[in-house]
Amino acid sequence: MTNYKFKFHPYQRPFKHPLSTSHGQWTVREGIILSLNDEIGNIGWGEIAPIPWFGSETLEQALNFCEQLPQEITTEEIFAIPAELPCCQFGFESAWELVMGKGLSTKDFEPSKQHYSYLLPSYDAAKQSWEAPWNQGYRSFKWKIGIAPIEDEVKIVQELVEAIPASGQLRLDANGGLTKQEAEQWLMVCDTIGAVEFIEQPLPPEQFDVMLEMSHNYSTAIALDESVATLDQLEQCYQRGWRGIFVIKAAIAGSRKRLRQFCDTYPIDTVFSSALETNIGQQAVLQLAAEISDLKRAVGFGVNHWFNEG
Ligand SMILES: O=C(O)CCC(=O)c1ccccc1C(=O)O
Ligand SMILES: [Mg+2]
Repeated sequence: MTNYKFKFHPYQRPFKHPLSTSHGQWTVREGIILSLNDEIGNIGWGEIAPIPWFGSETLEQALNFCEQLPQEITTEEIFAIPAELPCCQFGFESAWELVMGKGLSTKDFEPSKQHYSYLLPSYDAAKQSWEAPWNQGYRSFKWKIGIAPIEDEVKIVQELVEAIPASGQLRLDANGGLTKQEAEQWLMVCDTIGAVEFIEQPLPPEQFDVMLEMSHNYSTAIALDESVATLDQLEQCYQRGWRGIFVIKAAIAGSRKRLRQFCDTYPIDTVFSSALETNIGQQAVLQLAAEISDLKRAVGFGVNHWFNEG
């Protein structure tokens, strides 16, 4: 039985500008980089990138888990990490696949810009910010809603849709911050203007039934994100009848092995999306996304401009 030497380092990565969502402002991304070494010198890197307000473990829980592990661990121990630590499951399995020589360890996987969705800045800064990425080849843009009064936000979306050429598409992410009335208002506006690919997580996860009903009543699609943050939740929403879009933040969802099995079994409509990981986590997600999905929808990884090195 192989033992892998295990090391880990916490990191802190400030955002260039705070990221505003309906949960408030986010200024520093914190996580853990880990490595596994085998006896013959192979190394695999992995990343643990928790977002507790999204439903994952906290950084502290992940650190406690890493600190109590022995310096050497086995494959069995990696696949026995509990589902309550989904980011740890993802980080360890990523590193394990790489040290085992699975996946694209040497040549990074990088789809072209037109397959990425570009995360626009909040508020009306979005209006000045789509053109440069457009000229780089981006065609999908994402903007956060549910932050300012709805009338102001609707006006900005109308202006954006008018400005962006017709081959572009816009995603609107409410992070669960709308009321039912506001969600219906947004869906009506989007049905009228077209050009909006989907509204992401309009209501909080508790209001699954309302979102399920809304998903049948409008032509604009709804994508679940917070509702399907972990694999347990993803499976539950599927069993309860969700056939709209599933945003998959694989770095938070949990076990890569279990996500592969789920996507092999059920032909779901997916958007693979960033949890604002470093390049190590990004490559681990993109490689998995390319393996288990058709990448029909742009991946939500047009986010590197949010960081200074980006
Ligand atoms: O999904 C994307 O396109 C960008 C990433 C993103 O919006 C995001 C990043 C970190 C945490 C939450 C979210 C989110 O989708 O709500
Ligand atoms: Mg989202």
